[in-house]
Amino acid sequence: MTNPKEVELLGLWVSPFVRRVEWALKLKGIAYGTIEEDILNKSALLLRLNPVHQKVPVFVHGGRVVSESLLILEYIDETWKQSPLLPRDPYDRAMARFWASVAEGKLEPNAWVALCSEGEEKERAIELATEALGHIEGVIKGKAFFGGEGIGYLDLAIGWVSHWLPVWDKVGSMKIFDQAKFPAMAAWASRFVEHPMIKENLPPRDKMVVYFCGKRSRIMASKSHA
Ligand SMILES: N[C@@H](CCC(=O)N[C@@H](CS)C(=O)NCC(=O)O)C(=O)O
Repeated sequence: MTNPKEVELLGLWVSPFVRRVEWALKLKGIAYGTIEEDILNKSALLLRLNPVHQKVPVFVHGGRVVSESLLILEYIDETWKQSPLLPRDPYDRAMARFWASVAEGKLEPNAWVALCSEGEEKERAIELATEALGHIEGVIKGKAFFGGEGIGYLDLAIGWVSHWLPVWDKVGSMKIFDQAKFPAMAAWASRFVEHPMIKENLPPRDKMVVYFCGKRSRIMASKSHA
């Protein structure tokens, strides 16, 4: 990893955080290599490159390392100027980052807790995730994509909602992404997954269901032994 042009991505096929980085690289036409991680048995490379969080994705460009997927998107956007992801206007850029942080801080963690819990904890998490999705519904209303006419930074940041959230809903027997309640998000999700590049770069739904069922069972079992 010393070639200054070399781009490597430590990833995991089922991770929405990793996929958004791959989507950005593909939209910009940047060639990259991938190293698949086993997050149940983390490699020495992962621990060395991301000692703080020990998570994927880890992005390596010419030997320099960036972790945290949303920061990686910004790094990619600033390094390769073609097909810009973030809006040029400073206010629009701040808003794109704001809504990405809402999805990341309120929607994703609550949807995950809802998937891996029962009873009151699950109900509360569903409520909080639904509230966050309601705010995001207001942002996409009347637009084709969060980025306007085409896919931008916020589409990539929120992209997991289109393909992962329905799987989590199924596996967790819940309905956070209720298409009737969130028609603008539902229309956006269909457009997003139909985009030719995205369509080709989504993990298979059946494999995801198996993966998340297994993950949920392990988490629920460890909670019941705690
Ligand atoms: N905030 C991080 C989240 C990354 C993350 O949670 N990655 C998961 C895979 S989906 C991971 O590596 N988990 C390993 C662990 O939690 O030990 C990002 O956006 O990059």
